[in-house]
Amino acid sequence: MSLNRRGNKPYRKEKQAGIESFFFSGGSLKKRSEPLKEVPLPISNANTKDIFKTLSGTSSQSFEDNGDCDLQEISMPKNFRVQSVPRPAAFSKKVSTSSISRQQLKRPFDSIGSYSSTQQKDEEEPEIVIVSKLKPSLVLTNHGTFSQHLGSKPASPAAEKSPQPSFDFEGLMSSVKPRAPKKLAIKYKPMTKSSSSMFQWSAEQQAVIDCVLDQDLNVFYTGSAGTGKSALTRELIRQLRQKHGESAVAVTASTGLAAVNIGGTTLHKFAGIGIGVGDAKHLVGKVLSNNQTKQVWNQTKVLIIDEISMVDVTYFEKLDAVAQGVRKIRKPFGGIQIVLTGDFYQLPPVSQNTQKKFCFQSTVWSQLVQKTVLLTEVFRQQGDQRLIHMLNAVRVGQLTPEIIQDFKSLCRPVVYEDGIMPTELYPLRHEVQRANENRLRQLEGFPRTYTAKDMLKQSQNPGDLVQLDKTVMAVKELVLKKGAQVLMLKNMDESVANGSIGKVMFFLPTGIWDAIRETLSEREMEDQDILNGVDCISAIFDNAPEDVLDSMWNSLKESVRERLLFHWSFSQNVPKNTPVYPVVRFSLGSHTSRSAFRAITPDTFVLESPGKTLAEREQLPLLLSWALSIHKSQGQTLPRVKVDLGRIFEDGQAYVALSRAVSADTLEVRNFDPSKVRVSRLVAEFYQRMGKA
Ligand SMILES: Nc1ncnc2c1ncn2[C@@H]1O[C@H](COP(=O)(O)OP(=O)(O)OP(=O)(O)O)[C@@H](O)[C@H]1O
Repeated sequence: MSLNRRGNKPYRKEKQAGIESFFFSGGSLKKRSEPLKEVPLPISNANTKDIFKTLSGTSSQSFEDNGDCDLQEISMPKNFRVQSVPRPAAFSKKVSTSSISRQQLKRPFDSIGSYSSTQQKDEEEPEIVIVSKLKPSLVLTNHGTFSQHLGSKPASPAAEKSPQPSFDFEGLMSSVKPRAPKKLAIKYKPMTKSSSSMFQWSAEQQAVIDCVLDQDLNVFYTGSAGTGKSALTRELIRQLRQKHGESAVAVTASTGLAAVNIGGTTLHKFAGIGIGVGDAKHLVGKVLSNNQTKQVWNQTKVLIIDEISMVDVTYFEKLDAVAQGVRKIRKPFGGIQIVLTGDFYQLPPVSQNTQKKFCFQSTVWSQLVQKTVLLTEVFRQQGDQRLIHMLNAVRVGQLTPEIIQDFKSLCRPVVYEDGIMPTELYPLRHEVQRANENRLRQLEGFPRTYTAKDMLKQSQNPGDLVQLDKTVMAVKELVLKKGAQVLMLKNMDESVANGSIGKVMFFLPTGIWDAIRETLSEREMEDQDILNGVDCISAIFDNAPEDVLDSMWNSLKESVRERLLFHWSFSQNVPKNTPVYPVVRFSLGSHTSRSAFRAITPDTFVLESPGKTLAEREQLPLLLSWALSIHKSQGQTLPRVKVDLGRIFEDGQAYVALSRAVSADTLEVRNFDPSKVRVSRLVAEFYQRMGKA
């Protein structure tokens, strides 16, 4: 092989199997006007599949170049560096220039560029260029061999400049081990909503913070739906942990869903007494016989209980007895500072006890609670005073003819221009399931089933898997189709968070999706022609017949074909068994037509008890969201909601359902009937006493 003027090896001229097909399967590319210099590159037999493996993230090891190639910088927008290896004249360039997010920066590869020829001569072999995001000096090409330092930390800038020993590309590829989907998933960062900078706390909220943090009181704070109880709880957790340390603050809620909402565990798991079967003496013995639970009770300085309205009075009294018995301190809850929150006008405990049911009926309550704070400022429906007024009337069961009329006037279809339908709320689980299945069935297209992976972690008890299934929101089997409406269950970034709703647009391997996103701006993604183009690419993964694919492709606008040619061609060579994930278009609110596209990969849902993870579920953090049960909706804010009150059976249920809405414009109410608005007399009296206190 001849050496070029620098004494390095020149480009390899022979064709490599499988490479050209992904450049020349359709459309045409423009010629590059200026001549390009020839530069040296090592040689490899890498084929498309190998490159795809790397691109799709089956490896996240860092790669480094061998310092042997001459890189020409093409463009450098903020946070983004596109470098490419020049090719001989008559080759054109397609390199993405879109800016990238911080999150994407974590991925191993930055951008894809390709050179391709309009004349398909052997020596004008097309080239793919993948630029490392972590290491801007790295360019991986189908012509190139690069060095790899498995598991090594990213090199310092100085190290990047210095030559590295060369490395065999095939060796590199063969050592890339497929990884579990979890590892491929974007790591969702916890939302910072609980951080003090997020909100200007109201005077009422601040009063709670002062009572808990400065005065160390046992506090119960309550208020109607949307008064910021959960937001405030998250802030208290943050500050209490700073004050006492993580392990001294027990964060619990009466239901699994409410616990997830504040990043805690269920009260049952914390307490270590199961559902509380047996008398107090027996339960104390049970805790004392388990070192871990005993330690948890002893190290807890503050116990937070959210959704206190659903804690049964008997259980509450047993908790107090256990705390005193285990800690051997004759004070309410053994001297632990208690922070209780919830709204008794919302869902009550599931209780057999007809005499006494709510924990405020207990003498323990009156001995324990030193300060009650009523939050009155409603944030959820801020800006819709009329709806706040109507909801307050439902909460206390005092409906006037005008209010009834106002609710009846909400019985009309609400049309959303972006096609995302409102979440439907039903009292009964089977109504929910039926509604979701019906909607899914109506969609054309190929159903894709995502089955959760459940694992016992620090537990030997198979019952914990049953508990996991009951507790976490992610379902065991998630069936999706293009067009399915979904609810996001995790906080992903500033735009897409737990509770965001969206629509499944495509199913794609994450690598292909990342490559597409780096080529297209947010605005371009809103363009229907572009969406048709991406849909065409995704049809490859639906195993659409070739003639169908070709006619779909040819029916696209030429500009779209040019824009997506690389991805289209590349996708055709992707192994058929490559996992695909839904790409969801999330609405950024009902008052804007803007949306955010995200590929959703599996995440982890855990069942915890104090200090340990009992079991884990790996599943896509999505739920079909045309319909939800009212019980599941408690604690959620739903930007668009349709409520069917036909089969309401519980006190507070109508109120919980209606109060998920953020405005009357986005609330549709079916079967409103004043008799469905049920309020517990005991609760009404409790709040009356509170008002007089
Ligand atoms: N001080 C504040 N300023 C602005 N927005 C706030 C404030 N406190 C809470 N919010 C917002 O108000 C909405 C409702 O808050 P949150 O869900 O905490 O209410 P809640 O009282 O727990 O409701 P529910 O009883 O229905 O569970 C959320 O979107 C929350 O982010």
